[in-house]
Amino acid sequence: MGVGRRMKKQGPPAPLDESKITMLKKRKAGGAEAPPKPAPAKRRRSDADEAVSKKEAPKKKKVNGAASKAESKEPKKQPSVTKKAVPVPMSDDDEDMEDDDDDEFGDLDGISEGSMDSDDAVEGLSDLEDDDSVVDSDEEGHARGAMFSDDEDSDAEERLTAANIEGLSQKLDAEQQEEEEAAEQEMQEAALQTNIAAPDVFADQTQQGLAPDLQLLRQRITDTIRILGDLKTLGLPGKSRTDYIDLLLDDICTYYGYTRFLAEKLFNLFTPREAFAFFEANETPRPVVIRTNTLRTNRRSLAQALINRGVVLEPVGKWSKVGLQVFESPVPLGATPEYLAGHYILQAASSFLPVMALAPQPNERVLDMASAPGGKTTYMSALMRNTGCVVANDASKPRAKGLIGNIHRLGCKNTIVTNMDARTAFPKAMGGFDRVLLDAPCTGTGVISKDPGVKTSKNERDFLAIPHMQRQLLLAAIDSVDHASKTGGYIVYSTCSVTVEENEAVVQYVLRKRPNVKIVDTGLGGFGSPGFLSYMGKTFDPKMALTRRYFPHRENVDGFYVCKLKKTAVTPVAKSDDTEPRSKGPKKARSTSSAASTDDESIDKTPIVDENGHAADFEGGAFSSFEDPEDIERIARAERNRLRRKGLNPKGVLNKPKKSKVEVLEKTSETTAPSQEEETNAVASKKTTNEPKREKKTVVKEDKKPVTTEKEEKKTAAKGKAEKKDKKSAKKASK
Ligand SMILES: C[S@@+](CC[C@H](N)C(=O)[O-])C[C@H]1O[C@@H](n2cnc3c(N)ncnc32)[C@H](O)[C@@H]1O
Repeated sequence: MGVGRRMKKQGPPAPLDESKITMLKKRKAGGAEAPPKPAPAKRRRSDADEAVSKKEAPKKKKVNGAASKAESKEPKKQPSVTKKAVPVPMSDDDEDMEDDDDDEFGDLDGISEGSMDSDDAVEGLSDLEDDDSVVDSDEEGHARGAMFSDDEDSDAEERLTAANIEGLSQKLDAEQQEEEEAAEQEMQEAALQTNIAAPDVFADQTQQGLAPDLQLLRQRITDTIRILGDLKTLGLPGKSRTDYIDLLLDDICTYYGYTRFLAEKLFNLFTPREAFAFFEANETPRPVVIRTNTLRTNRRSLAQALINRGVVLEPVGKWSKVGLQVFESPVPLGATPEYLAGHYILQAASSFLPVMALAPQPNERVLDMASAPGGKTTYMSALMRNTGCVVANDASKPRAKGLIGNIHRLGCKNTIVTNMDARTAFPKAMGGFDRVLLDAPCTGTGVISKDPGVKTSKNERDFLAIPHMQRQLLLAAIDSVDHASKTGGYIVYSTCSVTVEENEAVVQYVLRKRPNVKIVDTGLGGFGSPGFLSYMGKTFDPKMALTRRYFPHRENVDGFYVCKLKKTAVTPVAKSDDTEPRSKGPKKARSTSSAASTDDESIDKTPIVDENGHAADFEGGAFSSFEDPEDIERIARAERNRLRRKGLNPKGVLNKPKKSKVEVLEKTSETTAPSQEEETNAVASKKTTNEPKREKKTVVKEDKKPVTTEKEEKKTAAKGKAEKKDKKSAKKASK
């Protein structure tokens, strides 16, 4: 099923170790690689392809770690190996398994699913694929030497993580630098050989109407990057940096198949050279990784069972006790007896990371706000050894079904599944959690290799509406945590997107709205890169450097972002003019004194001053709320475009008399709740049309005049009172 599909789509990936991370650079330096096809579309392999790949499998095995070891001893003796009994699923409370669990706590396991693919695929959850905001990431890095050594489960190895990752990261940095220097030197030599300062990259721009010659295009991309690296010396007179960047972006769009809008957005995150490496990496799939389900087995037994089936694999690295990188498999990974028995789950390496950062403890109460298809939920459940309680929520019913399937298959018995819009449901329905994971719906710019559709499907509007939803969700996540939790009080925010709007800007926003949280170290060591401290003239909280970014071209994992927050106090009571997440009046989910404190939680819109008193500097501009005139105009423009796309005249629709709008609302209120997408779409239109916020609650009398309900009147009176109160306290304060 899904997994099988995925395996067939790619050959054996290079190991995830250090050498792998420098692979791209080597390629670049070597320059001998055939240019990748532009914007490769997802395609299914034909049966013939599959047959060929199966035939090739044995050859490839010899190259790989675990299997190659086995083969070197007994080449071609697979049959005798397969006589071994397939491991029977262990009971959930098997003590051995729990021992293995221990390993995980200290470790940096690894994968994070920015998106949710791998496992979705395995599960054959095709019905879930309609949600294009979800993405998985794969990953892995690892030291080949450390196969399944006898002391694999030893304490020493358990505790390795942060330190090891840091060491590995430094090593990688050094190697990367070396590679860059070599590449630079090679470029300079190439320039010398051609005996020209630089080619005139503008010369051949006029081949109108002809299909682009990809090889020439690629050459021009590298030439332009080289010129941009030393514009003074290599640039043509009369041509500015902007001219070259313009040309480069055009070429990138043609070569890789991005819209100009997205290419520019991603390009701006890097230097031109690194941007090229990023776009290149998006053309290559990340390694296939599976996570051992320690509720049912341990990694050693699982590896042995799969090796016996001819699967070529090895541990993803010392940072994880549960991850296995699969190089080749003669059987679909989503249909092995081990898979069906819940011994493993296909999970991108990057998707381990948020769970490792959250580090849920046994007996805690944990919320996974956007959890389907459950890669992270089930990992949390395993880390908690099936104790305590994991509330796994997802707004999508079809996706929630897949989530339930995974929870059952993996034997998670401490998990409750809910199907609610987390923006409004938490902490109203439940609050007071020890930890909350928000693996937010996102644009998926970190997982383009899995979903090339992102290259053309994401537009300006998505980058307004999705971050808006992410902000609402993160505020709700914060309000759902018990700051007084003895063991926790943490929130982890993650996305499988690399844009600043969806990551640092969202975190910055909540820091401003919630002075009662602070950024803390993720515990993921030096693995990954620090979050941005500034971007496009905006400055972020200095602690933003503690958040982690992961990139396909740097760590060979899906693009991912992880931020860990600690809640230090109850959220201040909202002011009367609050319009944000409907999270007032949370109900107690359990009757502990600490949970009771959440009763007072609601949205606070007072300007936030952080520990350093920098608040005012952090907010504003493109990353502040949507109340700025600039944003409002952009939203309005997006709305007009949306209507035009639907074939409607924006002027006609937006200027419609209110009366008819009320009628429409009346009608729609009879239908079921809006879909998630509709709600997202509504963000822009609400702002544009300045509809009264509670218009949906109006009723239409026979004369069609909207009349407020009794409830509404009470609320208005309460609002008036609260406003008076605010004014009084403001006066007091000014005195
Ligand atoms: C990135 S995916 C989560 C992947 C999941 N954490 C995992 O590891 O398997 C984002 C999920 O958010 C869900 N979602 C989107 N909007 C939501 C909302 N308002 N409330 C709750 N879930 C939402 C989507 O249905 C999607 O399943």
